[in-house]
Amino acid sequence: MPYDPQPNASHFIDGAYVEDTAGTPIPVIYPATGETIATVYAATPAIVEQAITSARKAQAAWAAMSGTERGRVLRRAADMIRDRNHDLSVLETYDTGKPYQETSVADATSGADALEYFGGLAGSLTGEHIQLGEDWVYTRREALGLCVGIGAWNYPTQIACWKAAPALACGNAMIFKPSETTPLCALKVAEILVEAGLPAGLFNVVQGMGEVGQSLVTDPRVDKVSLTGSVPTGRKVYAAAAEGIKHVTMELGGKSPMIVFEDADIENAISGAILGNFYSSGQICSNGTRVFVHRDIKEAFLARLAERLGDAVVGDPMDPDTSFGPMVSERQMQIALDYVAKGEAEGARLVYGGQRIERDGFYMQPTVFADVKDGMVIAREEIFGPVMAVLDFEDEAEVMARANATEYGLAAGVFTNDLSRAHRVAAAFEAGTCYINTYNDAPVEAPFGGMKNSGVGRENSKAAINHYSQLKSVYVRMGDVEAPF
Ligand SMILES: NC(=O)c1ccc[n+]([C@@H]2O[C@H](COP(=O)([O-])OP(=O)(O)OC[C@H]3O[C@@H](n4cnc5c(N)ncnc54)[C@H](O)[C@@H]3O)[C@@H](O)[C@H]2O)c1
Repeated sequence: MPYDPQPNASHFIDGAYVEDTAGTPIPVIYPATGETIATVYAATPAIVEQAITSARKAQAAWAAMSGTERGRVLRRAADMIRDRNHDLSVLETYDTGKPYQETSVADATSGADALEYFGGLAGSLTGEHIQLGEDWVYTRREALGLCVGIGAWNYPTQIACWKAAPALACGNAMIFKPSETTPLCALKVAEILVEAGLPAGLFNVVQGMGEVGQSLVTDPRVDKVSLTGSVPTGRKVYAAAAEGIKHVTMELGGKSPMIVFEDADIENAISGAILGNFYSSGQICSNGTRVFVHRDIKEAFLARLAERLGDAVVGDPMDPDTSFGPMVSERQMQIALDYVAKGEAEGARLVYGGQRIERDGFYMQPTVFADVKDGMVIAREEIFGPVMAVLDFEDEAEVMARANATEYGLAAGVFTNDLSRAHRVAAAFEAGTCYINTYNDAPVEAPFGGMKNSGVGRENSKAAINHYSQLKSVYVRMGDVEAPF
């Protein structure tokens, strides 16, 4: 092992590691081998209390600093993350099993982008001046207070940073609860933020399962909840937040369509389909898992796709040559394999993969089904694994109606060389993030989030500022006040 992934303690509160072994032990399992490589303990009520008290205590002074001062801390943290990218990427690989080839370019670096971007924006968060005759109103953009971030397991470093960066830029404190499956990376983010000069208490990390998340969401001292997770969890968390009239951001699941028209560049479309189905072993919320391919090019598409999947390098995720790693857990692998069985039972044609790979750890083959029909379970439900469903279509109106016939609306993609059609299709997609001749790019400058059941609010970009701050209007009268009596 390049280094011991066991953290100093389970939680990071008020600027320091904190332990309480009275909590339920949470083993950290390395997906490539199935070995337990570290143990943390779920937060007890005493730990949650400590996290909330210290965050609330620190927040007012942080909000009172100038945006430029706050931004400087975030930008320093971004630089430190980039300097330590190798170690952070190794840790991300331990946490998730994703190949180092991916984690070294897409995880800590994406977190650093968010800290740099929101660090840069922090100094320019202003209100406006509204003249009303000789009176006027000015608005102040103010922090919400204490925000809770709850993460999924597929991008633990990125999710922690995507939530912390805008929250802190706006003058909030954040308590982050990582997924119990990947508890390690957020602790490092907390450590780095403090080393970069973040005052103690402003970014606390507590571990635990759903109950710990629930206890944070229902606490009256919490002002906002940002969840990245599945739709069923989103429903529960959104409802609990509504009870306390709290602000929310919900980044939830998807079953996104990708449409490949007959005039598309096939190599590019296949690259998009590979990125949108097999990167991170298919464990990406925005994946385009319903790939609609025009009937005229379907067989050519499938044949070339199978050829390219044969080039995937399956192996030790720490080996920089490995391009396809294990799934995050035995459970997640089993869920995906169960969907493969359902696809076969419903009569879809298995054209590639479908099996568990015989080696230690939680590896399954990249899997492609063709002749998938809209009503099949594998075309309707989020699998969150490396299982692509290819469906046929003949014309644009028909495929648009089918592409949008889903409860989800996270992402959608189109491959075509017809300029007008590309924009017409993008406009017609019922999805928060759309792609033309590409798939799954997620730069910090662009808003990211879902329509329909895939979410509420947006992460990244200037749009995230609206979700981590609130406006106050101040009316200023210049003359006398007229009253009826
Ligand atoms: N839209 C996005 O940006 C995005 C990104 C990544 C993953 N996801 C989605 O996340 C899902 C996979 O992640 P997962 O399996 O970790 O999701 P999950 O919904 O099982 O868990 C997400 C988080 O919520 C916590 N949680 C569970 N019940 C809770 C409750 N009642 N109150 C508070 N917190 C609770 C979990 O402990 C975990 O930290 C997929 O559906 C995927 O699409 C969405």
